[in-house]
Amino acid sequence: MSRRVSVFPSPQELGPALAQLVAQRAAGSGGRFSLGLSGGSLVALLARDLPAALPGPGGGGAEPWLVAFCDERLVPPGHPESTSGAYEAQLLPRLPGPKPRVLTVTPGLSPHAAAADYAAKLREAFQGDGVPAFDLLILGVGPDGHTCSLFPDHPLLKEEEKIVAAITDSPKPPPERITLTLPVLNAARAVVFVATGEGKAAVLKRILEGAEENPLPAARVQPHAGQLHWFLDEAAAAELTVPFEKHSVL
Ligand SMILES: O=C1O[C@H](COP(=O)(O)O)[C@@H](O)[C@H](O)[C@H]1O
Repeated sequence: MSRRVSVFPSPQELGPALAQLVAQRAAGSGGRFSLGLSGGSLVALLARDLPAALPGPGGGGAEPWLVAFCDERLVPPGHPESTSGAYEAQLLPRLPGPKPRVLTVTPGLSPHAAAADYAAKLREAFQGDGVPAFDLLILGVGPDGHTCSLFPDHPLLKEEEKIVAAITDSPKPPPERITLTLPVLNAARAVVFVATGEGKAAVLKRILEGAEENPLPAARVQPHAGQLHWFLDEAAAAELTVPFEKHSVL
């Protein structure tokens, strides 16, 4: 696994660079492009910068894309906390050209049924993969080191069989969620973490420089055969002493 850390002055420079990376990966996939999206602050970043980075309607847009969600908060349709709802409101209608295939979580199911149902959708979409291998996963990280809905010290960190798991005691509301598991995160061809703001600085030092006995969830993401790329702004990178690539212009 190769790891890169790129640091941008602010989210204003980071967003277009992230969008370029997504567009390049999609163009280079040579066919279907499978993309896993996280929620939280990432939604607005992608909504602002991704549409302009993609070829216009004549260029095929995002048609050959398969979009799935790295985690989903189990809330009623239309609820502001819904990750797919946020993407449907902010990003998906703004993508140029034909729309991608989007795998959403079936509403109204119990957490365990929703996880099993979403796992079945992924298995159908990734036939032939023992574990679904996404072309690109874009992950966030919380100030506690969580990623997707995998939280520090939670038993789900030990999950080895399921590709999607339910959580009913998320320490960050809402409590009921489903999440991709570490085997899926580590089977991806490429993983990009995005973290901005001073509130992430301390945890990023632990994740990127610590060698902890019980690593934080985000530190456990180390794609077996893929690339790992961290996109940070200067505020989030403030405590790092490891070498990183500093980007100053768009
Ligand atoms: O709850 C969640 O938090 C993480 C991090 O979100 P951020 O707003 O701090 O960037 C996010 O990646 C995850 O998808 C979400 O469910």
